Amino acid sequence: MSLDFIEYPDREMLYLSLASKISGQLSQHLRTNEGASLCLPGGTTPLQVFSSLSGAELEWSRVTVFLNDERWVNGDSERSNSRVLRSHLLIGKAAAANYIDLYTGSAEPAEAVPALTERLTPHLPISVLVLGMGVDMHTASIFPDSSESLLALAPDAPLLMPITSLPGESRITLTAPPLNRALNKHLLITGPEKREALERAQKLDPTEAPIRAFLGDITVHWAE
Ligand SMILES: O=C(O)[C@H](O)[C@@H](O)[C@H](O)[C@H](O)COP(=O)(O)O
Repeated sequence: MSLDFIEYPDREMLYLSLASKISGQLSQHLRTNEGASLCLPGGTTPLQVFSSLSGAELEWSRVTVFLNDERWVNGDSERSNSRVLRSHLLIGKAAAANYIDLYTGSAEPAEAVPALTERLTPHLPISVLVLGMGVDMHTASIFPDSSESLLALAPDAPLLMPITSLPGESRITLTAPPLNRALNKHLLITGPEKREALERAQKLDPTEAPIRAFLGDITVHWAE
């Protein structure tokens, strides 16, 4: 189990370098495989990585993109992770990618699980995974101290889990096993608070600090 921590001189450098790392790993994968999959975080931190990646010279039509997790809201909502992905990544060259939207429009995320499982399974293992993290040490929609998270962290967890116990909207998340089986894993964090949170997480149990469950063979990309 190894954690590689890269500290960048500034955020701009981080976003550009990570985008170029991701596109390099995807094109490497495409050299010997028919297709590649790219699984990306929601939230606000990755916006510029998405923008920079959208112009990458890649055979995007052979790349399948999906999010780590999604909030159960319409695609035009301010809270939609897909909205950000559509406006920042799936434009320019990357518009040719095959995008699997985790939000299906069904009333509850549980109803979407069987069909989504069928659509995502052919794209596993994930070729390139980027995770984000909150200052509370959650990642994807796996939050500290919740019974749903305990299930999502289990070694035999299903591919997807609805998350309905958080305040606000329901969510859907990929669980720990498929995320951890990714061939290339990255964690994108910025700012001193998240760096401290990551250090704290390394001494805690994954139920208290879910990111802890993902720290094997991962590259952490950080800038102030
Ligand atoms: O839907 C979500 O909320 C995310 O996928 C989540 O896991 C995110 O990566 C972190 O909350 C960090 O979010 P920020 O980048 O906004 O800090």
